Amino acid sequence: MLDDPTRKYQPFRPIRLRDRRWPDHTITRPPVWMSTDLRDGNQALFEPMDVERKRALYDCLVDVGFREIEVGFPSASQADYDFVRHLIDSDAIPEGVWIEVLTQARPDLIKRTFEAVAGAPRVIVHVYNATSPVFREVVFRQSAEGVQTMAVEAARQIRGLAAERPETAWRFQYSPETFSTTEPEFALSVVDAVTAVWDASADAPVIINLPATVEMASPNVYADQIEWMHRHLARREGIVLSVHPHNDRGTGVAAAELALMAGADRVEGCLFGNGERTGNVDLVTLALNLYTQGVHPGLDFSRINDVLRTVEHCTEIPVHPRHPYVGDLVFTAFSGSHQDAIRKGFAVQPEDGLWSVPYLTIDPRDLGRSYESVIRVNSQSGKGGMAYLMEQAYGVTLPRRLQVEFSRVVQAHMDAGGGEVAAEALWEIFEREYLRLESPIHYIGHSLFDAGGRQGLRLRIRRDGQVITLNGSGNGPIDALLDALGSPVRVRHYEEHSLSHGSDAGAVCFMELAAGGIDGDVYGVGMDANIVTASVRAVLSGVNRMASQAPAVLGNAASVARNASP
Ligand SMILES: CC(=O)SCCNC(=O)CCNC(=O)[C@H](O)C(C)(C)COP(=O)(O)OP(=O)(O)OC[C@H]1O[C@@H](n2cnc3c(N)ncnc32)[C@H](O)[C@@H]1OP(=O)(O)O
Ligand SMILES: CC(C)C(=O)C(=O)O
Repeated sequence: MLDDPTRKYQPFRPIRLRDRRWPDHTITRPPVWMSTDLRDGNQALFEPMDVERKRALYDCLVDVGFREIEVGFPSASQADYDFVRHLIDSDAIPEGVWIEVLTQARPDLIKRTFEAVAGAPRVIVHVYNATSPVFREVVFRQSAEGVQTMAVEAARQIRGLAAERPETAWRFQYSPETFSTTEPEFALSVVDAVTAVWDASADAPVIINLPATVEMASPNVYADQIEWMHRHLARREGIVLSVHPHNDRGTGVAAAELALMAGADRVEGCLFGNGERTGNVDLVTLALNLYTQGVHPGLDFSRINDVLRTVEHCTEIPVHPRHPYVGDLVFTAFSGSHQDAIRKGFAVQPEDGLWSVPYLTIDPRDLGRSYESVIRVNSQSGKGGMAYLMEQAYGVTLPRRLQVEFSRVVQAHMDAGGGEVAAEALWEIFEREYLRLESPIHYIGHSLFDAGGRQGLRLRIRRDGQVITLNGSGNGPIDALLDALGSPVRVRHYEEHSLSHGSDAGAVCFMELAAGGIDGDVYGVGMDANIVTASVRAVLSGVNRMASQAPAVLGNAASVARNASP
């Protein structure tokens, strides 16, 4: 890079609009949407779409609710011509849908364009020529008047050809390509001349599309340009004012939003921002940005993953995992404090109330996405995320202090080289730590009996390969179990709940235990169809976890010989 970039790059000179009004406006209704996926999107692919892929994307666009779809540049290639014919000949243009076709402002290409759309029910003919100084001087080698004449003559030709074909409903569209780098007065002059030829009026409006063919300035500059045109156009009431932002500076969506605030009525773009170079403006993001402000966009993305799959299949370009609303990771939190807030937000989110889950601008379910991937656990995660996964995937609600204890176990696993821990892996760690820990004491079974008005319990365990039977009595089964074990452990807290899903076991029991020689409390967990068995297992799980630090907790089970069954 240059030490002094001014030697190579000049700042964009913005339009002078001191009394701009757009900053005070908000967008309260959706624009008219025009998808150019099959034209601007298609012309930006390694390999342009074949008829099968174009048709799949076209059907998807119709399903989503687009009513204006630019289906190609039929004078440019036989493939585009054939696709337009395919739509018309196979009667694939539903009521209310307008196909749009692009042509340069050249007589032969305009003629061929009309041949391509013969017999179509509704067509928008879109003609363009570039208007900026560099195009006038370098590409067309024409004066400003010459370039304006090119547009006007094309407009005349289009009007004449359409009049000869009354069986089709026509709309006309003109784009001064490179509008955003054209002097505003000249762009206005060309557009006014074109709309005069087409006799644009409120009863017979035409579309004037003002592209940022290459995004060269910040979005506020584009908004000023659009507002200036909006306020100066001679036949504004006869114009559907359209914008066509590209995304060279990464601000295409912002440019479109500010342009709508500045007076635009219509937006052209592509799904997920496909298109030339860095893409056309992303219509999905724009539409869903509106939705999250309570404005229905008039496009339906309730099955956004299906739309994504179709677009990826047709364009053969993968959509980034962080792409707004649709990327694999955009509803995923790895970091602990985010997970904690999301989990708490979900817990209090009313089914039909205003959406207020922290960190999520939209309810993933509105887009047909699930909550499954919202919280994922790695080394950045805390107890909340793990607890959420255990609850969602296995129906196990961990008590708060167990969350803290278990998160240390999981953290140790990750520090030992683990990356992301999926729900299944988390469960595996949980099982290994709490449920399958059968050493030193291996539980075989127990039975309850009446011990002279107290609860009696007979416990059968295996210890070092020997089966041992221990008897005890108490106020209840746990008391009787501890008596049978002769263990000095104390039960600090005890919780049990039934499992809603994720396991065949009916209940899970969490036993918070304490014992001399052990720093702090230790959890044991038991699961079983029977709630007493679950609690017996929970005590033994905790005792086993404490045994290496404080062998005394094994009580009578510490000595095999004394208690071994015959
Ligand atoms: C910003 C955009 O996305 S605009 C759309 C771009 N899309 C496409 O170009 C689609 C594919 N294009 C094509 O197949 C071809 O370019 C065609 C068929 C349109 C034209 O092909 P050709 O006649 O061979 O010309 P070529 O491809 O070299 O394009 C350059 C010519 O187009 C002219 N041109 C460019 N834009 C326009 C316009 N809007 N109106 C009139 N002429 C134009 C140039 O002045 C140049 O003419 P010249 O050869 O007399 O100097
Ligand atoms: C033809 C026009 C609208 C275009 O695609 C552009 O300027 O990017």
